[in-house]
Amino acid sequence: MTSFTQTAWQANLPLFETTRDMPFNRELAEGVLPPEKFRHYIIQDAHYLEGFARSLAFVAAKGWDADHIVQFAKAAEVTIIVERELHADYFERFGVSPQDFASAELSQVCNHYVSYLQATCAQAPFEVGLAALLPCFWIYREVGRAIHESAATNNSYSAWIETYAGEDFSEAVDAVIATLDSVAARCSARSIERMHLAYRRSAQLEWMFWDSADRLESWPL
Ligand SMILES: Cc1ncc(CN)c(N)n1
Repeated sequence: MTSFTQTAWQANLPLFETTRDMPFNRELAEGVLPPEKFRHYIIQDAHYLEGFARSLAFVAAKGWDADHIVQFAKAAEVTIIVERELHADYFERFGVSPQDFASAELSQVCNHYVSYLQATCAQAPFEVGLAALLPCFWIYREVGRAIHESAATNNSYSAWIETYAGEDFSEAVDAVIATLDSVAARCSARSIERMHLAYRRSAQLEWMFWDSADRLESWPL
């Protein structure tokens, strides 16, 4: 029988391919992404990661056993520590002061994505929250790997690329996939349906997040 994660991946493959091939990611690989677009992205992403880590903490609290609690509480901690370090480095290089960051409002898409993840992880059952979180891990790894394969040398975005194409991140992704499949094997058909919807919504929001940085999205009013 095909696992939940393989079914979800195949069902959303065209969406992933569109995400992987979008101009923002192609230009990032070539090292020609305009700095103002990466600056927009990294500020929004730092805001996003706080909401993502809170969502992981909600899921940790709902874990079915002690191993789940440890896995997702640890993932929340690693997200904050590792990815914050990456952001701090880019903030310095792109001239983002603590005040710039604190005063930057969440973009429409970032606000939507963070609200969606937090609401789902806080209010929906464990397995549905977990399915909503998987694209945040898996799509980043696959986009990171694709970019890594075609990346230009002397690329100013290489620290970002190395983080998401790297072994440590990949191990965390594999662990989430394994947990989700073992959880899905014990879920009802109704839960599996909700999990697929949650996975797809996050996969859509991943595309929208990069797209919003590409458009330097701001609030109309
Ligand atoms: C929007 C987004 N999604 C996922 C990741 C990877 N944790 C990220 N840094 N940013």
